[in-house]
Amino acid sequence: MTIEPLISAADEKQEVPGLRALTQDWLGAIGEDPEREGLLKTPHRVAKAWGFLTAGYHKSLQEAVGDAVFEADGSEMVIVKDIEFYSMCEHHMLPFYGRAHIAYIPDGKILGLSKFARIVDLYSRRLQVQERITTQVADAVQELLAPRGVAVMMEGVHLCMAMRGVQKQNSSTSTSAMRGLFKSDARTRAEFMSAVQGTLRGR
Ligand SMILES: Nc1nc2c(ncn2[C@@H]2O[C@H](COP(=O)(O)OP(=O)(O)OP(=O)(O)O)[C@@H](O)[C@H]2O)c(=O)[nH]1
Ligand SMILES: [Zn+2]
Repeated sequence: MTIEPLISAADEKQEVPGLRALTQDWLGAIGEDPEREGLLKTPHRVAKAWGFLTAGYHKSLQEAVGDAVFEADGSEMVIVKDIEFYSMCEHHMLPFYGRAHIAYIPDGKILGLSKFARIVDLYSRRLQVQERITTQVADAVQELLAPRGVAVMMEGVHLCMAMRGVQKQNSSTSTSAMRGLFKSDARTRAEFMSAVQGTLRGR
């Protein structure tokens, strides 16, 4: 079957090549009629949505942060809290989402605050497990700033555990990655943990 182009050139930038045809097959496989009115544009929408949801594959860390690494004095802890993230689990390709908290102790270099959110998006917009995003974010901050320490904590709700499988609606998962002083010094780690404590569900 031929698939007519339904999109403008501007939209095409985001569309995953080949995903329209696969989505049509998918719709057929689950017993749907891809030709019915409500589904006609769905393959296009899905290809575009997945372009966005997996944009992290096509961006480098350098592109995500640009030139926003600055020289600065001071070695006090910086904490950016409650950065929301949305990702897709690599086991079921279902969403998981929540908040990320990032702290670091500078050693001559600081990062533009918005870039922490950009780093979280860079690694979330892929097929992932929460542990790997957490580690990748910590390693990225370490690589960019070579700070005295980095801490990342993520709290996530996994729809593959809620809407199918074990069907646990109220569970959330916390993952953390500690580098430098946050790993070696219990007080530094405790300061971070108390600043970000509380769960997604409990606030
Ligand atoms: N560690 C980790 N596990 C995850 C994450 N997202 C989903 N999972 C788990 O991946 C596992 C895959 O388990 P399998 O037994 O291979 O798959 P399944 O038969 O669909 O498992 P159930 O979900 O228990 O029905 C499940 O336990 C999921 O809860 C994640 O971010 N981190
Ligand atoms: Zn899953």
